Amino acid sequence: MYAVIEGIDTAGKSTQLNLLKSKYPKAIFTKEPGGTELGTKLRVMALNGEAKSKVAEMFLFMADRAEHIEQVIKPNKNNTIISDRSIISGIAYSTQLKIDQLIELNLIATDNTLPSHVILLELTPEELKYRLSQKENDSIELRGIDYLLNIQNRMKETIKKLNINYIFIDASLKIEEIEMKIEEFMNGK
Ligand SMILES: Nc1ncnc2c1ncn2[C@@H]1O[C@H](COP(=O)(O)OP(=O)(O)O)[C@@H](O)[C@H]1O
Ligand SMILES: Cc1cn([C@H]2C[C@H](O)[C@@H](COP(=O)(O)OP(=O)(O)O)O2)c(=O)[nH]c1=O
Repeated sequence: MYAVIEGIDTAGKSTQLNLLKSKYPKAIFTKEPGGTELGTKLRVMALNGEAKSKVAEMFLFMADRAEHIEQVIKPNKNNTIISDRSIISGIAYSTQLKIDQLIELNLIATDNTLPSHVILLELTPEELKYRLSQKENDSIELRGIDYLLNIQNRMKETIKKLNINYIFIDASLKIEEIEMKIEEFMNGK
């Protein structure tokens, strides 16, 4: 199983991943960007806003993704892999290009490997506003609420277009309710 937790910033991905870690002690927990040695360097460059060109920034994330697939996902294809973000974020956050074009590019990066389970935590505008007000924001999060809601829509569109097995969960539910829905989905219920 290659399961991924997706959602815009503050959707609750880390919270749920921490719970999954105790439930799946043998699973491989990984993330994009930054799941490999090269990826940790690319992550710093991408998140510090070092690239002046949006296209350059996209390729930093895509280089991270290619390395991650090769080094982490493919060698563990017979294990349970649970990843914080994936190709879905890659496509959704690259707002300068069309989704269909991005699917082609990203499938090159992943050598056509796709997640088997996508869990999308979906925020309402009100909840997003509240959660962003509670934290210090990095350069991507500082782009604002409308920007992030557009990304969230692009995530949903991408998931549907890729025709992957998915669940959309209301991120404003209680932490334990979300946890239960994720467990049911991963167990195929
Ligand atoms: N279901 C929830 N209800 C209310 N607050 C939540 C919920 N899940 C997470 N949070 C809070 O929202 C903030 C962002 O959560 P986090 O797990 O760090 O999100 P992400 O990893 O997606 O950025 C944290 O302060 C966290 O405690
Ligand atoms: C995977 C990916 C993430 N991102 C963005 C989403 C996030 O704002 C940021 C890094 O995600 P994340 O690791 O979730 O950041 P944090 O742990 O600080 O919450 O990079 C892209 O712009 N493109 C991508 O391809």
